[in-house]
Amino acid sequence: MYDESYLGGKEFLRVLNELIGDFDELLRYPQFYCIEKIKTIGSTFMAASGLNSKMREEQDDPNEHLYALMEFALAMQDVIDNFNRDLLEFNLILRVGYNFGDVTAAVIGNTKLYYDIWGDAVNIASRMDSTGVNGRIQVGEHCLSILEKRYAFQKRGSVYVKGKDNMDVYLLLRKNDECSV
Ligand SMILES: Nc1ncnc2c1ncn2[C@@H]1O[C@H](COP(=O)(O)OP(=O)(O)OP(=O)(O)O)[C@@H](O)[C@H]1O
Repeated sequence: MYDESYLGGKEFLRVLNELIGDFDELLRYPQFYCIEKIKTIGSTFMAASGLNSKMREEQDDPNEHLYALMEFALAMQDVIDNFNRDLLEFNLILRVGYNFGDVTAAVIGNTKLYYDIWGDAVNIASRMDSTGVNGRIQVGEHCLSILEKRYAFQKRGSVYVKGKDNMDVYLLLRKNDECSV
């Protein structure tokens, strides 16, 4: 990207803040109501979808929140593309790790409350990101059973995931034709 310590880190913070602000804005769109921003970790934006079981029950398709999360990742990519187009000196790169599964969600702490999510599914999502490919969205094989209905993937191979040994992983190629508008 560029030097994070330039101008004592101020410039990095300004750009990151603008970018995260744009990602936050996306969450106001009705199609992303099921998505929660959990937190930012360094320059990582962590979001989860379908945490509200009542909202999930009201969906036409029980997996709609999983598709919404993939759409959110694609919308984030558009934000990055626009950013790079508008500010020619930048060439920001987004790397996305995607996963789904059961999570434990809770507010933790007594006086300093903090909402977070935990579980194997969260760890794997994090690993899909950390072992991922710049500019691409990486998912584990088990995600295909649901996502392939709307998206096409290319097999990347197998990556070592701590606690899981090797996992077969796939990179998003495109949306399936019948779903593209
Ligand atoms: N709620 C969360 N918020 C932020 N990061 C998370 C969360 N849950 C899991 N992770 C991240 O997912 C990754 C995988 O977790 P895992 O339990 O497999 O390994 P770990 O022993 O914590 O690994 P590490 O050596 O990377 O700290 C970790 O880097 C962890 O920080």
